[in-house]
Amino acid sequence: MSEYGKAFALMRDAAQGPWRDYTRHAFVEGLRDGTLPRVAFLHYLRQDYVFLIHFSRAWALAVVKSETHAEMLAASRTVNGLISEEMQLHIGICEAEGISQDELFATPERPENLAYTRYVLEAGYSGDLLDLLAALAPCVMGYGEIGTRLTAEATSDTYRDWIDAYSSSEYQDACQAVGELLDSALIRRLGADFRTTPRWSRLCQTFRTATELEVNFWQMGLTP
Ligand SMILES: Cc1ncc(CN)c(N)n1
Repeated sequence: MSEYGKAFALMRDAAQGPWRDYTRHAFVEGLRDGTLPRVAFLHYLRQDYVFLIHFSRAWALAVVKSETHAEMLAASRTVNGLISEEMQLHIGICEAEGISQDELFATPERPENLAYTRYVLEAGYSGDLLDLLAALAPCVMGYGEIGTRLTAEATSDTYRDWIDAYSSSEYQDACQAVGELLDSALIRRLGADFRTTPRWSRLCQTFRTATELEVNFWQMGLTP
């Protein structure tokens, strides 16, 4: 079992190929060895800031779709972590490069970005918390895995700030909390044998599609 919970490990194993393409993408390897061009990194970071605005909205929808106080608490903590911590990383790095917060906010959204966030939001609008969490999980836990691996394998300090943010105990704790939320939400709605229910394969398909959209997002990052 992964340290991010049982359901996440099962969903990830069911999406093995795309998961590898996502977590080992050329963009990620460029962060690891420092060869990623700065212009591509800043372009990615600006798009990612816009991504995080819509991703925060999707987590706020998870509060709406919650059925218990514990679920509301876990979802609202994630909203807070995104807005008050993760987005600050983007603001700080861009400010140091002379890109103001207003400019950042006004970044024109690329289609790959729009496709991903609206897919996630739609999963939540038309489904329940499980549909939404299956679409949200690759984003949260994928960067958790990437951050942990790059901390061990980085051969350059060029993107150290970024790597440190996603390997930090705060981000890793958030991944574990989302893993626990996913497990408990599944057990509450589908029972302990959630894997044997008809919904399970559809949830795995949603997770897989979101993972493929992550691959497209990295690819977009390589083409400023
Ligand atoms: C596209 C994307 N995916 C995941 C993360 C990590 N929250 C992110 N910042 N951006």
